[in-house]
Amino acid sequence: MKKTNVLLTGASGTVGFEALQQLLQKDYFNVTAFDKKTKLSTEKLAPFKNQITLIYGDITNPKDLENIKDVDAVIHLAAIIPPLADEMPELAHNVNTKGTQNLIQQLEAHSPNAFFMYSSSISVYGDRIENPYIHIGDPLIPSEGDAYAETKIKAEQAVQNSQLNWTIFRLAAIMGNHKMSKLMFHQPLNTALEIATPRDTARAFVNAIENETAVAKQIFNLGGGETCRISYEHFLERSFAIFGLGKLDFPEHAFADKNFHCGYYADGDVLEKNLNFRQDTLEDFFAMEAEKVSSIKKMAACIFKKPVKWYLLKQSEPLEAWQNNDKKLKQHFFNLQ
Ligand SMILES: O=c1ccn([C@@H]2O[C@H](COP(=O)(O)OP(=O)(O)O[C@H]3O[C@H](CO)[C@H](O)[C@H](O)[C@H]3O)[C@@H](O)[C@H]2O)c(=O)[nH]1
Repeated sequence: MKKTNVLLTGASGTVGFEALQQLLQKDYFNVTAFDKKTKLSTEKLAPFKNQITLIYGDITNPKDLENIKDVDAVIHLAAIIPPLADEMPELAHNVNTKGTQNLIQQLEAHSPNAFFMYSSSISVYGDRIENPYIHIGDPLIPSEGDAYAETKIKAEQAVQNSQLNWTIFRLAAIMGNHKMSKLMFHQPLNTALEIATPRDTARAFVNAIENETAVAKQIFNLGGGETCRISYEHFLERSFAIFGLGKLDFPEHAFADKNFHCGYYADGDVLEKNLNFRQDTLEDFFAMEAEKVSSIKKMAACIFKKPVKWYLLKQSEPLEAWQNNDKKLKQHFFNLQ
């Protein structure tokens, strides 16, 4: 039987690395991994170099894509994600939108029958604090200044306009190896949060390869479902306890009131029915997080929790805006009277 040639972009990323390992568990896939050459990607992908075709390159440069040929299915995950996407919107546009267009062009020319699976994001729906139950047909209104969401919307359009067969998954909050950053304070504490673990997310893409007809030419919300829902405040409380950081005792105005994203996917079960990708619950996620924290690390965090929290709080842009009475930024982050 002819093997399916799968191209995986962003193979060393949080979702990509899970997808790579899952693809390699099946013997009917020939995997080509495309990624940017960095210290991290080289380290993570080196152990697989005998099992895959490895292409290092920059997706913004069409020349780097020239060796991509005879592909049957594509899992396209290479992207610049927040917070970098917000700090460097032009780079995000080049990689996320133009890079996706470049890849589509290469595939249209050399793999016109390829099935293109695109990873979009829940950020395209914008602020859903008032109305947290999200459906696929809801309007796409990114939050003010959310360059990342804009790049994902444009890339979605490029995918839909392509000559290829395609599917688009709008990923919920993917909780994985992402570092804590200033984004932590951009998200209002009363945000309705539905997570999906990287391995469940990757499984959806991998299972979609064999279920092309069921998901082709459609857009889906991809989340962990009811067992993966929690408020952001409770999520942080649980995470702080796991890391030994004690209570979530940040001052008023540390967290924004608005202009972020996330919510519950009211129609997320549709994708699950098609692809049967969910295995993890929130409890599994927290158990995995707890396993990552050694008792020594937890003890150190416990001893130094005050300076650690002080350091985190220093990164709160909402609090900074409030303290500086920066009218524009206050307006951006808070519901003012
Ligand atoms: O110019 C670039 C920038 C990044 N990458 C690669 O893209 C991947 C991005 O991985 P991250 O861990 O940063 O991203 P995530 O796996 O968390 O992101 C996934 O989920 C996001 C939504 O939550 C987006 O949909 C994104 O496309 C999808 O890969 C990495 O392999 C990175 O090397 C490139 O190939 N070229």
